[in-house]
Amino acid sequence: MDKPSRRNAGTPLRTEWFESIRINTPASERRAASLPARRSLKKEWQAAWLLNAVRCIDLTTLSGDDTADRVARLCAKARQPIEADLLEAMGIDRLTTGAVCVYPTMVSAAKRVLEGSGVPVASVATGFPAGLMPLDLRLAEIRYALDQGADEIDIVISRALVLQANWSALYDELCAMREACGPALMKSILATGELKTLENVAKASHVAMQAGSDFIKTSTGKEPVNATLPVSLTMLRTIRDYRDHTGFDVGFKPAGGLRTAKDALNWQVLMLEELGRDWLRPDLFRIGASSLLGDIERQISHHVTGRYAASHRLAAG
Ligand SMILES: O=C[C@H](O)COP(=O)(O)O
Repeated sequence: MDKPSRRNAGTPLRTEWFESIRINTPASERRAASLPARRSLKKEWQAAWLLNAVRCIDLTTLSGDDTADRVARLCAKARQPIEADLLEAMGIDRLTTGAVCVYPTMVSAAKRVLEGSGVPVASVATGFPAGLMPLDLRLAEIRYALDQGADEIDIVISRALVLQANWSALYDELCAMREACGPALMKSILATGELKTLENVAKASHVAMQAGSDFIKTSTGKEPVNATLPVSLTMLRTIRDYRDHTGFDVGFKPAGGLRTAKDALNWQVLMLEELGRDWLRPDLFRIGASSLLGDIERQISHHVTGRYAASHRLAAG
């Protein structure tokens, strides 16, 4: 059983923790590029790693043409993401995704289908995806999503405040959002594809954590560049720094463009190597994805059928 982590209480704004950060971008890119070749996940354990990815997915639909029916189908998939016979073949009783993630007006439809499942409903809010709305309206949207029953809120930051290095305004905005979220988890989307440099990514990550974010999340899925491994590496190292300063564990959510089982494995290897095994669980790691599950399911099925065929050959031989 995973031990739940202590919720991040935040800190006063401490710009001295990040002002002098310098990031060697070519070195980050080289480190990220070397990941797929690593041997940290043995082949025979890959199905187990893929199952772990499933329990960490925030199964998402964030489309202009979302309907209550589409959300209901997504939630049915969140309750049972992998076919029962495949689970049984691997000796697993029950598996759900980490959460579902929808627009605020879809929260009540999701809650209805997920009742009794233990799967939380995350709602985007604060003027997702661009965040270009007055703060009071953005806070009102958080309250609306909570009234609808959201358990978690994925907020977007004001990118302009990062680009202007206005850290105190960013901190104040995020503190107000965290207060509006109350007991609901707050995941702060940095929209890293719009922050220009890895230094900005690191600084925005620090401010988001100091303001009490429970998770920092890469992207909305709507930027031209979404989750990448070098950006994720930068964010994971700031999570480590923040933990060294405060003792709080903050979660990480890569999102946008993760579509293959290989992506799910690469991101888990990165988590394992940078933060350790403790972070590979849904209260500290989520993968935001609308179309990753299909490939994972195919790969798991391939592993299970392959194993069955191999044991059958052995028995026959
Ligand atoms: O937060 C989740 C993202 O919006 C999902 O992006 P995706 O549709 O590229 O998987």
